Amino acid sequence: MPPSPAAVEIRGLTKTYDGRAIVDGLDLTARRGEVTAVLGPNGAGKTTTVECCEGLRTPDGGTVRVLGLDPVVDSALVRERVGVMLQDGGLPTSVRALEMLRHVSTMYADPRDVAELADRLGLTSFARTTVRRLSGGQRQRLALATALVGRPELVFLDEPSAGLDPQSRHAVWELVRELRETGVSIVITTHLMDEAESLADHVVIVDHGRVIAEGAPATLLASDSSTLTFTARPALEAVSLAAALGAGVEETSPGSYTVTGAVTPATVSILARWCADRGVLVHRLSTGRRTLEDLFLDLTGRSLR
Ligand SMILES: Nc1ncnc2c1ncn2[C@@H]1O[C@H](COP(=O)(O)OP(=O)(O)OP(=O)(O)O)[C@@H](O)[C@H]1O
Repeated sequence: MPPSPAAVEIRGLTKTYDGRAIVDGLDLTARRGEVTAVLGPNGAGKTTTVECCEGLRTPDGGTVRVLGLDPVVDSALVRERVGVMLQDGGLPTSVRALEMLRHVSTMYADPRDVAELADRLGLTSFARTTVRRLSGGQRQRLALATALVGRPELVFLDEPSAGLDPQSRHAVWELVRELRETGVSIVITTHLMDEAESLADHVVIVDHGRVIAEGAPATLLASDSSTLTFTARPALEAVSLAAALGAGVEETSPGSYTVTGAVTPATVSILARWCADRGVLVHRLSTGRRTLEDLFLDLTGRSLR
């Protein structure tokens, strides 16, 4: 593959465990200076893909380039320039929080100011607590700080907001936005659709080890931007209602309905008339912008993985 101007360039990546293709010919480009969010159901292959980029797993097939480097062959160079926050923190447990951050900072030529970073992520109040005794959210924040302390050009954040309280989540989002403004490339895996929608320049949806949709959040949602949901008595004749509306109708749980397709002012009026003609009282009706979560569920289905 020729040298890549992208932060991350993956072509035809495959990774198989126990004869099962976990990553199955995946192509992904994360552009420099952008936030790329990788979404997908549990077990879709996100962490496996990201760990191939971090040099923590070796691909079975395909190519991976990170800042133009091969993460397996050029692992030392990649480590210098790339920050990694792992899903399980990956931190030693017997060291004190700030001591660890200080220690990691000494491995880099031009580290960030440890005290300032600790303050930004609210680490100061438990600076002397050992990692083992930190709460899940505190450990997450420390893991993020260790990923950022070396001023990386590219950062991989695997579910950075998982288990964080709203205050910490906002602090993390602020930091990610600030990094992006200074030209850092960021690849984030997340299950929080609002996180992806508000932070990402580019969203990549992965399922069964392949990319099934990608684009800027606004572009992904532009083609079909309204949604209508309502509640009424259970077991309405969805087929008849769908025919009247000229749209899809799904009873997502007993008495809760979602209308899929173009939602116009006429849709609301036809729905109200259809219900009135059958003596059905609509309890709650709402129209709104289609969210990334709606799109995600449409693409990946509602069954549990
Ligand atoms: N070392 C391994 N040996 C065997 N199976 C593995 C190994 N690593 C991952 N898997 C399997 O690969 C699949 C994908 O895992 P992966 O962690 O990449 O998914 P994910 O998309 O990150 O999921 P989640 O959203 O739950 O974090 C899972 O079914 C997992 O059990």
